Amino acid sequence: MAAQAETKDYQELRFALQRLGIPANLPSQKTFRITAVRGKGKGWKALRDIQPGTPIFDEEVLFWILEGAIVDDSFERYSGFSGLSCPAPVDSQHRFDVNSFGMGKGTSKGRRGKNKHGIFSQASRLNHSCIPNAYFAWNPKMSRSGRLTVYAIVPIPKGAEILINYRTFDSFKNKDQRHQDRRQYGFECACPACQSDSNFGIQSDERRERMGVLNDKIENRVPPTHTMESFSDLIELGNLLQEEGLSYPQLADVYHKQALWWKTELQRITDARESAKYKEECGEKALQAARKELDLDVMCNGYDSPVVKKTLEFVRGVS
Ligand SMILES: C[S@@+](CC[C@H](N)C(=O)[O-])C[C@H]1O[C@@H](n2cnc3c(N)ncnc32)[C@H](O)[C@@H]1O
Repeated sequence: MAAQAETKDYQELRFALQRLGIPANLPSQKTFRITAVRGKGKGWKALRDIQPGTPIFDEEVLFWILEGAIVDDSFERYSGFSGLSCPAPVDSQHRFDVNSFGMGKGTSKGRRGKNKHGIFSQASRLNHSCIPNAYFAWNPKMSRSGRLTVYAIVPIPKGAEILINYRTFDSFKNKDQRHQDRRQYGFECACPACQSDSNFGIQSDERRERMGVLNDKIENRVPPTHTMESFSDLIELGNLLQEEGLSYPQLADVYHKQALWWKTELQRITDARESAKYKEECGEKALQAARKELDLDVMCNGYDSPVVKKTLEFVRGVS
């Protein structure tokens, strides 16, 4: 039974890679360089056009700590750390806080479950955008074992800056709130969503506010209701995310919930006298939405990521 599931997952993954047409491994030629970026210190610039889903770079951790541990001066012995930028107040803890990446849960004895954060000397040179074109994935176990990989999530033209979102969970906040929450980084973001004097910037605030309302409605439905309204909320949220240029992880989450909606719909009508055609349609829609989630997961985390493994199980569950 387990072997059958594995074969099915393998086929699903192969189809996803075919659909996406993305390189599974790092390109042989270097795709970026770290250079001075006006007003931002250093940053990453694309050396060639980069297709979405391309693993741009991967890197081993320089060092990591468990959440809550103190970073004192002794860490300055790592030259890859002491050379990193730090806004005022300049000290080791602050330097760590503004340059570190989440690495999932730690498993050291007695401290199981605490989050790990680490320094990656080159990835720490990535600047922020509220509409990023790249995503970083920490891959603890699989083939790119113990490495952080940076993926292009939209087409990145040659010469463009490669940017990640420092705080994806802030995506439904307006520009003032985002700025406030990011103050430890000590910079004013000037991405299209943060420009108060452009149409896009003004609409962005309205869009994000509406997305926040929809997201709260979707998240806080207790008990979760299954109605046409809950379905149209999910569709509207998906459309707004795309208008805003946000794809990962927010859009993947919406596809996941759309798949669940169709699955619930199928269960709801199982005993009812609905047409066989509608039942088939529900099954197909559930699978389509789950595959869209899978495509985004593969594109942004790599085919060998534990995140993808989980989504493959989900796809199997709805098909
Ligand atoms: C993780 S570091 C990124 C690399 C850094 N620019 C450097 O020179 O090493 C974070 C710091 O980069 C700068 N930064 C990041 N994103 C920025 C942006 N969108 N605009 C201006 N500065 C930014 C801020 O000084 C922030 O504290």
